Amino acid sequence: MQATQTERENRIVIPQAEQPLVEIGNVTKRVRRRTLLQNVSFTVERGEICGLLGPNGAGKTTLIRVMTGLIRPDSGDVLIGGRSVVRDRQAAAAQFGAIVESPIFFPYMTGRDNLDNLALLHPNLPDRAARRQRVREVLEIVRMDQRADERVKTYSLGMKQRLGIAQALLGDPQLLILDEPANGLDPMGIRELRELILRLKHDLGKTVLISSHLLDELQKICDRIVVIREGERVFAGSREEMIGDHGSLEEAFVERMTT
Ligand SMILES: Nc1ncnc2c1ncn2[C@@H]1O[C@H](COP(=O)(O)OP(=O)(O)OP(=O)(O)O)[C@@H](O)[C@H]1O
Repeated sequence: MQATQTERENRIVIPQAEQPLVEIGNVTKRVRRRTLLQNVSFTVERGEICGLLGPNGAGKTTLIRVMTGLIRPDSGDVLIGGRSVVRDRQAAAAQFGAIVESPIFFPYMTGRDNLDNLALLHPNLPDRAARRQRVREVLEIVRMDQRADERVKTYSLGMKQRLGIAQALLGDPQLLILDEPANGLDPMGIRELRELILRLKHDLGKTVLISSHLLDELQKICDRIVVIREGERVFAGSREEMIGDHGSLEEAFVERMTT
């Protein structure tokens, strides 16, 4: 039997313009008897840069692994662009690109060839010409076009991280999820990363969720802050709300961790 127009429309999840891009609802994750995440909820609006912070072992990577569908929560859900990562991972995955842990590339291949290879995984890049074109675009976005034809083994850590972001951009997702992308970078690398993330927001309208221990950096780029402590969300709000009258994100963070 043919579905009516209304029935067809009802089946399609149409993200509302005002709907947050990321909705994390009561996510709980246990491993054996340990609770790694306990009822974590927060939202991220489109076009925001959201910083995820918390002390070592707080549960940030675990939450990012749940968000990217690498592990399933015991309860709760993550919606990205209205699609459930738990129930409809493929549709949700089309909405985000991620660097979780260090991106892995073949060191003896060039940056461009690595990306060409990874572009094969993207259903929206069906033919070789489309893939090559998109690879050119993402290399330009991350300012790696001049070094794209050199082998990855000759790249600095900062260049590898930028190549990782280029990989995350291949499918032109709305959201980028970056787990500690500044780890191990020198001051120039950190600055280039900061400028890139701000360009992604301002020039391309991307939404970014970034975890980091570099509070000065997060203070410079984030609109929203989420703090996790011992698996629980202890703060979610604007950068200004978080800093309050503490003067800096670092002071505000230390205060929250010690009281
Ligand atoms: N598969 C697992 N089995 C048991 N415990 C785990 C597992 N994965 C993570 N943990 C524990 O869960 C806690 C949270 O880890 P997680 O890596 O999410 O923290 P994090 O906030 O990202 O820390 P860091 O800032 O050090 O990267 C840690 O105590 C970790 O040892």
